Amino acid sequence: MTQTSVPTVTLNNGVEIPQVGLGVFQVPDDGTQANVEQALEVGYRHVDTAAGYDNEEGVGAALRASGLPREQLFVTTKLRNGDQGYEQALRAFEDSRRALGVDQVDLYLIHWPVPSRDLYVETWRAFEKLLAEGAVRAIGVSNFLPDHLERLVAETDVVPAVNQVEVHPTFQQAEVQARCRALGVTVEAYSPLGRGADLGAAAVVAAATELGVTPAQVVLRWAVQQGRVVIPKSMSVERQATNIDVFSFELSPAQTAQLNALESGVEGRTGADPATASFTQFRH
Ligand SMILES: NC(=O)C1=CN([C@@H]2O[C@H](COP(=O)(O)OP(=O)(O)OC[C@H]3O[C@@H](n4cnc5c(N)ncnc54)[C@H](OP(=O)(O)O)[C@@H]3O)[C@@H](O)[C@H]2O)C=CC1
Ligand SMILES: O=C(O)C(=O)[C@@H](O)[C@H](O)C(=O)CO
Repeated sequence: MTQTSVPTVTLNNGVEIPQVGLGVFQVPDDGTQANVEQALEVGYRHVDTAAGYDNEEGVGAALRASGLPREQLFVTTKLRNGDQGYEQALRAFEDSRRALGVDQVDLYLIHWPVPSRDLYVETWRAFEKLLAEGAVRAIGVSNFLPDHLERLVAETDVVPAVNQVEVHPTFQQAEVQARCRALGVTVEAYSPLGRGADLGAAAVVAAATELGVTPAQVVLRWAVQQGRVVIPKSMSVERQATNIDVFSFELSPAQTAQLNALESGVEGRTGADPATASFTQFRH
């Protein structure tokens, strides 16, 4: 199988992130090493995990087994909701770093804002310390709504490098994306395929036929063409390989407009609402 090389996006602190990464939510820990190793073989250099996915050890084992130089690999992990708070976040980071078996994490994210606990500003102070010490190369957030971002920027020193949020054709979060752009925060799209649900949309299937690619490639191309980082998950090496192969064709303005028109507001959401998601809602 051929290897695809992936361009990078430059974050607001100069760190380069490969524009397509592999997501490993719901990949069982005992299958994670194989899943990530096969992805690295077809060209992935960026893996997105979380303490709450319970598979950081498998990710780390794959990175080591690949024999690839560490500086060619980009690994993101996330703080569990229950570990927010200054001291607890610092302790949890050490657990993640140990599980991954790396000296430095490339990108560390607050997984959810959990506004009901009101700990994300204090937690961010711990993230700033990790950045200043060089334990992480970049820090960011996930599932942050405009109000959460504005408050963080007003009350702390480091503007998040990334906001990892749900974005796909049926759920585009225009307001969140616009606020990120205005603040210099890179948008990283999670569930970029809508967990598979967007792939049967007529506009997606029509563009795939016209371009001679898969529906997933159309949806991922739509995202990267608009400057987003994407992290599709797949258990299949064939799908991993095609999901990363989105840099040799382009959507026309008409095809882009047809995908843009799939926006369905909250009907399109596949995950939780960050405004109300509580830390007890997920084990992470
Ligand atoms: N920060 C956060 O709160 C969140 C972060 N994430 C991150 O984003 C990643 C991706 O999101 P996820 O929710 O997994 O959803 P995705 O949008 O990546 O969709 C994954 C689903 O699509 C299927 N699929 C993958 N490729 C193809 C293809 N080419 N054709 C048809 N079906 C395909 C997969 O099946 P199969 O595996 O069988 O190929 C799986 O069922 C996660 O793994 C995680 O890293 C996700 C949710 C929330
Ligand atoms: O995958 C993640 O990172 C998540 O936080 C979500 O998928 C979350 O667990 C969820 O949406 C549960 O339905």
